[in-house]
Amino acid sequence: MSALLEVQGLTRRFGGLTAVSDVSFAVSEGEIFGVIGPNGAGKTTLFNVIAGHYKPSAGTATFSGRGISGLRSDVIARLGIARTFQAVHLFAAETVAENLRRARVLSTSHGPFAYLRSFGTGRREPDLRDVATFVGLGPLLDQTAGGLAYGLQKMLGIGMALMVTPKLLLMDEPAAGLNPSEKRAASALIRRLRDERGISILLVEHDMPLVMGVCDRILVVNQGKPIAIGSPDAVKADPAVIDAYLGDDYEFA
Ligand SMILES: Nc1ncnc2c1ncn2[C@@H]1O[C@H](COP(=O)(O)OP(=O)(O)OP(=O)(O)O)[C@@H](O)[C@H]1O
Repeated sequence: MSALLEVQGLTRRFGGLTAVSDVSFAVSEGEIFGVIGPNGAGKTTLFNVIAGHYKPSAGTATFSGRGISGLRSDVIARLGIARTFQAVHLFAAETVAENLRRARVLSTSHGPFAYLRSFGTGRREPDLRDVATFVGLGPLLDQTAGGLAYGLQKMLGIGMALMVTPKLLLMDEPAAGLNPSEKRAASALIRRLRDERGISILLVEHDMPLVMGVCDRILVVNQGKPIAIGSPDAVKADPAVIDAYLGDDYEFA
């Protein structure tokens, strides 16, 4: 497996606060890679820097061998990195189909030559129905998004990210707010994204059974700094991780 995303010494400061501090890791093609840590550890900021929403204060990110740090978020999206958000971001008054269509238009509508620039990326424009079916919304294309159950709104968020045909998907807490059966569906969907669509995943999540169950490797951050990286079993047994995050009475369900 070759590195799809490589992050080297990535740092992001907000005034006197260092939210992400000298973080390095690589995500291989086909990997499901988790990032965990306590609240405020810098996980979302790390995503925001990789996706181009924030510029790094120091360090680099390389995607498919190309430097991406400092590029605009829409440029990074067109290169093949999409993200989903902790809270659902959708157009509540519009239908599922309209939301998916908007996600596609937004991803290709920056600048007069955006359409032409989408050529040569080697990625085919996805079919709206196909994406809706993949995330379990096939029969609900004409439903208003705001009227969907919360779990289905989160699925729509994933579908919208798929409309840019990503090679890497950054998922910020996909299980937050889901009930146990929706969490099982989310786990299965994450695996299917990789197995059936060949999408590599960078996953931030507090639900430990889900993270430990789906990830190949996990990076643990605390106060912006990396404290461990390895397989779920290695990370679970690491005293520094137990101390900073999991706690002594943590039991893997
Ligand atoms: N735009 C910003 N301006 C100033 N401080 C920020 C900004 N964004 C994040 N921070 C701070 O950076 C630190 C890391 O926040 P971040 O949201 O990245 O943590 P997190 O690990 O994602 O937390 P959670 O698990 O609660 O989502 C926090 O102290 C937060 O207050």
